Amino acid sequence: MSAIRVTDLTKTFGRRPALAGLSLEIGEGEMVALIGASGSGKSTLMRIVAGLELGDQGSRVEILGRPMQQNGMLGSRARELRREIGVVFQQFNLVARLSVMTNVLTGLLGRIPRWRGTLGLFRKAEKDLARQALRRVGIEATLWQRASTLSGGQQQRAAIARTLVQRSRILLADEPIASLDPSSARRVMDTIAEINRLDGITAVVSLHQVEYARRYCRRTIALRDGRIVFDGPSQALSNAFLRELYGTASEELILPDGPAEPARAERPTDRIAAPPAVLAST
Ligand SMILES: Nc1ncnc2c1ncn2[C@@H]1O[C@H](COP(=O)(O)OP(=O)(O)OP(=O)(O)O)[C@@H](O)[C@H]1O
Repeated sequence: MSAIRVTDLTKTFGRRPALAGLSLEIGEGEMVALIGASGSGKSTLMRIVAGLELGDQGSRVEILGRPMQQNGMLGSRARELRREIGVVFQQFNLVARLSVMTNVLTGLLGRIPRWRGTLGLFRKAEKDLARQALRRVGIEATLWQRASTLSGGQQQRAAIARTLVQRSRILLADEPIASLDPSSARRVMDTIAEINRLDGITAVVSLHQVEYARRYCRRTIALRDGRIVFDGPSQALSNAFLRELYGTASEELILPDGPAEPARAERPTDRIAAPPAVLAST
């Protein structure tokens, strides 16, 4: 079954199409990079897939085989489906004044009675779950710290821990490493890759720099002006090919000191078969 199926997705803000008739399918357990220059539509696509925004008439989004939205309206089971999707944004979206523990426990809010969530009445088993999730992402020691005292990379990992507590089957990470230094960025990508590999959680990660896509994701979907211009093995994305796809805008996708050609992927145990390359006409 596909985790995400998007068909003829169009989204227009005012007169300008942010997404222009885009279709894609992502299988359960895949880890896919979404790349594209600024304004190419990555965040809009992520928000629509997460059910946080509506596509236009004629668009359809299915999550785990069930309709999340169609023709600009949410499906009847959208609320339930949203629970299956954990979202991590560039700007961490933690509540700064609350403890890391409480932030992670908010991942349970869709799954427990509203009154308990509102009053912050979490059970011991739930707190144990949050602690376990923080251990998984390597920051258990920060449990009782205020979220605002964490580094950017730690905050991002706390946001990932929250999606683990939520028990979502799909993780959408929208530029999760854009504000981080290279070593924190690697740690966050390692964490996402690990939960993808060990828990089978489908991960879609939007990235500004193709180097991380080559390194962590077998498959990359590249957007330009709201259309898919490449969908295939990340290893095919050499710098020369990126220049072909994006022209001068390719500069923002290439690390200045990165290699010109893709290095071998670092994930020897990746069990997801690479999809066939599809080059859309540009
Ligand atoms: N709420 C909105 N209102 C109006 N226009 C919007 C809105 N959200 C996005 N857009 C426009 O849609 C297009 C795609 O934006 P989007 O944020 O999805 O791109 P992106 O690839 O995520 O860019 P970046 O890498 O800079 O975050 C842009 O032209 C943007 O200005």
